[in-house]
Amino acid sequence: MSHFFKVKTLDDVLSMTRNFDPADTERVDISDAFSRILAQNLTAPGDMPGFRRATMDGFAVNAAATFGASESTPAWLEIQGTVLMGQVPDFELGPGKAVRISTGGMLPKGTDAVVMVEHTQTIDDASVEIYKSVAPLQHVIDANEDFSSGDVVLEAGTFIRPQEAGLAAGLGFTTLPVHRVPKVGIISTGDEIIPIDQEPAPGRIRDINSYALSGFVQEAHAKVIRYGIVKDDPDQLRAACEKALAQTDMVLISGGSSVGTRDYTVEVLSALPDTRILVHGMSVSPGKPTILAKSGTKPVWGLPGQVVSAMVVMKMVVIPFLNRIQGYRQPKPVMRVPAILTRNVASAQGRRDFVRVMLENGPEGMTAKPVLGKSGLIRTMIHADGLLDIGENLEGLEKHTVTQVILL
Ligand SMILES: Nc1nc2c(c(=O)[nH]1)N[C@H]1C(S)=C(S)[C@@H](COP(=O)(O)OP(=O)(O)OC[C@H]3O[C@@H](n4cnc5c(N)ncnc54)[C@H](O)[C@@H]3O)O[C@H]1N2
Ligand code: MOO
Repeated sequence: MSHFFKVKTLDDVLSMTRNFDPADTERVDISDAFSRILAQNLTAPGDMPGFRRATMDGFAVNAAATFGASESTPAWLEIQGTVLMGQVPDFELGPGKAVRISTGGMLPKGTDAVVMVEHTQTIDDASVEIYKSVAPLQHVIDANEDFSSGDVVLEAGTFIRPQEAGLAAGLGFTTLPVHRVPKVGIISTGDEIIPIDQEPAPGRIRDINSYALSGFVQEAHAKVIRYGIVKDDPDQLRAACEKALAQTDMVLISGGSSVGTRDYTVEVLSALPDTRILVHGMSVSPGKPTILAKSGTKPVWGLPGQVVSAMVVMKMVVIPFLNRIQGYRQPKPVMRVPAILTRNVASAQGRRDFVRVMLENGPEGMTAKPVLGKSGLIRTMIHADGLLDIGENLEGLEKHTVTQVILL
């Protein structure tokens, strides 16, 4: 029980990510690359798009030939021909000439801009009047305007969104090196916890945490393996931990993290081979009785059983940790929105408080209304849109303060 009081700050706990390595790498087909983390820098093998192309339908010209053109004094140009899509024009533009071109067509030599068809009038098959001048490179994408050959277009540790997958495809990468998707094992503990398909007898409650915690893991694009409910029994907990550690990359144990007579998580973890307790107690509320251990190379978390506490710790600590194992280059930015506090909120100095708040649109902008209630009440999370982060050095926040709310 003595080390329960050696609480660590949230930042101390997050800095412990340096004790853990990112997941191994593998190569996947580009079609399966969405939501994975790139494991090596991606370098452009050539210029992108690789040729000067039109961004409008109209006439490719030498911009200088249109200077001064207007509705009242149009420039008159001779039509030299038509650029065929997907083909390299086999001619060079002569002086005083223009060539028909479609969006995406390759500009012929001697042209550097496109006049939109709306700003022209063909006089006959052979000549066109231009009513608006264009500047060099207007309505054109230059040969290396997206990327130049040899550019690092994506850095190792980048999350592959649809646009990153599209870019890799556009550069001709059919496969990508990515980090393996980490597997996260979830164990719920407690004699009072029952499977969700059963009717709770008095004193029993259904297992909320296995499912709520799974949601956070899935939101982070990692895999969940649930190990069900374990009784408050050290032997059963040890067996479940050993199984989960053998099959996954990170283990979450909900419940039993505190200092009660039936809270066995620390005891069981301490007795596992090659396992060290790094944290038992964090100066945050809710979520104080949080445990972090390192077993072999893998992190094991003991999360508070209270449903809200478990979720807050998950959001603020465990998921940023998981991101490191997933191979992110740098911590993902936390999404915050400014909002005006609707009432005073008290907080203890030396403790980081996360207050559930409801966001509403008011006449003076977004407001944050604290959702009051104990950390065992799931409704407080249901009604909350975000968390107010009140730092260790504050004794609270006053009504009307403009705060930054972390979105849930
Ligand atoms: N003497 C003290 N008692 C407690 C302290 C303390 O500092 N001194 N801290 C309190 C705080 S804060 C929390 S949070 C809890 C955390 O305790 P545990 O992590 O040991 O969790 P349990 O006792 O197992 O459970 C707490 C609560 O949550 C319910 N629970 C547990 N698992 C689930 C689940 N899977 N689904 C839904 N609900 C769950 C459980 O029934 C309890 O009601 O300790 C305080 N005590
Ligand atoms: O940390 Mo407990 O998690 O305050 O309810």
